Amino acid sequence: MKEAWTSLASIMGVFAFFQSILRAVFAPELWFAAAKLFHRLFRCFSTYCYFDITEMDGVNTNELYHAVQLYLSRSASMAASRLSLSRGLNSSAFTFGLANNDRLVDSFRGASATWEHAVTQRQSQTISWRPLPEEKRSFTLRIKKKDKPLLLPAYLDHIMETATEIRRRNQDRLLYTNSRGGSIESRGFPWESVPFKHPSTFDTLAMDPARKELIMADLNDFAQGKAFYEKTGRAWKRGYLLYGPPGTGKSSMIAAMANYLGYDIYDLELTEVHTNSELRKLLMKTTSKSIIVIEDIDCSVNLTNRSSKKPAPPCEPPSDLRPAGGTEDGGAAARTITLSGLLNFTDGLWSCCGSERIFVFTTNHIEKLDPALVRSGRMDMHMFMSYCSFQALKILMKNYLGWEDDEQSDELMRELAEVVDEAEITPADVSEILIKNRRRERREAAAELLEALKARVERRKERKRSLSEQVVEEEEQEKRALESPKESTGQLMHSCNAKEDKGAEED
Ligand SMILES: Nc1ncnc2c1ncn2[C@@H]1O[C@H](COP(=O)(O)OP(=O)(O)OP(=O)(O)O)[C@@H](O)[C@H]1O
Ligand SMILES: [Mg+2]
Repeated sequence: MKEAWTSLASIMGVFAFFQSILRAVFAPELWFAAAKLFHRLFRCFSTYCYFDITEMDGVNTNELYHAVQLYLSRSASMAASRLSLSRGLNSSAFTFGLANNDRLVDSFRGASATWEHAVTQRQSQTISWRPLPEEKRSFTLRIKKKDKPLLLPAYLDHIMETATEIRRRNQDRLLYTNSRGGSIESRGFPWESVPFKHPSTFDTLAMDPARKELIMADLNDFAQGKAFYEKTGRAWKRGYLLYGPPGTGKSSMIAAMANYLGYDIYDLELTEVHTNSELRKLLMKTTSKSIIVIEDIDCSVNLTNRSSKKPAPPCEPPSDLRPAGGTEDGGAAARTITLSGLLNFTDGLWSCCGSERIFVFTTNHIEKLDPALVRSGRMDMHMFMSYCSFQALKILMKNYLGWEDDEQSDELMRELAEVVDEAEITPADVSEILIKNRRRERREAAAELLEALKARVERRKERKRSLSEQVVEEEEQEKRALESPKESTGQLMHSCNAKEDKGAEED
């Protein structure tokens, strides 16, 4: 052992001796050049190649550096032990980052890529018109030389795309409106926006789970369908028509879709748009990954009232939505939206001036829509938002009361299941009842709901009974009138009026 230590000491002595001779013989510049050469030789024989991605590209910010930072933040949160945390402007999400000199291994198309984050102090402040950060930050990517054709540039493209998606997801959604009219170009932008914070999601939405799954699958297919749409030569857009009675969740469904996909919403107020060209301008100023909504499409436009600047009466049939050139007055047509203008908006060439956009129309009266709007192929999916089913009721009870099925509640649930369809109640009405009772004990609140549903069923039965009695009475009156026309003309008139009144009431 002693000998070993002695020989090691003598080797070290010899090494130090030669090193001092080398230092004495070679100038520091030569020493530096030799080190560089050695480094090059090492890289030449290494099976790896390296890429440095610095934060600053000269005096400009390097976009790729920030993209890599965001991209790695996904896997960094799981793999690394020390992380840097940040929160961007207009963002409500935190992002993780790789800490100084930390390493992470990623894989892409079966090849592995090692990332290292390096932070060093900037030596001297170069003269520039904008101050540079005191630290020099960069990522080094190490990949096998043989994987280079496989990874570059596809891997970098993938990183850029993923980073854009993460950035978008981290940012708050926006709700745009054209309430000031499409013609007012405030700073060149006809839309006004507010942060979109609607809490509706597919979890909170009360509808049959099977239908919900179907819609979510359709949305997923759409959002991931870039290659499909390109291959088939179709514009990357999709149209949904939501129809059903008021309070069945059409607007809630739109909010849930936006939250699910992370899209912005453009709420298009058609009554504020005066011409087809304004409509086109609005469309051109929408961004991709957005949902363009026209609510209550059957009440939105009324040519006669709009041209005379009077407010449109609520829920007028769309008599004005007619093909362009269908008006006798060509000038007036140029100043209004026509059906063809609207269809061009969703279907025409201009509708493709962006990509990944969803159009949603809602209506309470599908039967009032122009057949051209509802014909097959126009809107890709027609969704009927129905009265509350038992499945939907259970979701609302879970949302509002924290209701979980258990054996003790079997009887109550069975009774609820029996009456809910007959009650023809909207989810909005059920929500109201549950909100009123949410402070009570769960079973009491549910029993209250059951009572409300039963009462509703009774009221509906009563109404039906009185209606059928009235019909029988009217038939008898008509019969009497036919038997003795002169006597009962007055009565018949009265009965007709009553019938009309009843019809109006029903409406
Ligand atoms: N399917 C549903 N799931 C959960 N909540 C619902 C549902 N339908 C209605 N609601 C509740 O009722 C309220 C009104 O619903 P919403 O505005 O979505 O209805 P709508 O169908 O758009 O009505 P309208 O035809 O009058 O515009 C919502 O804020 C929500 O609380
Ligand atoms: Mg609505």
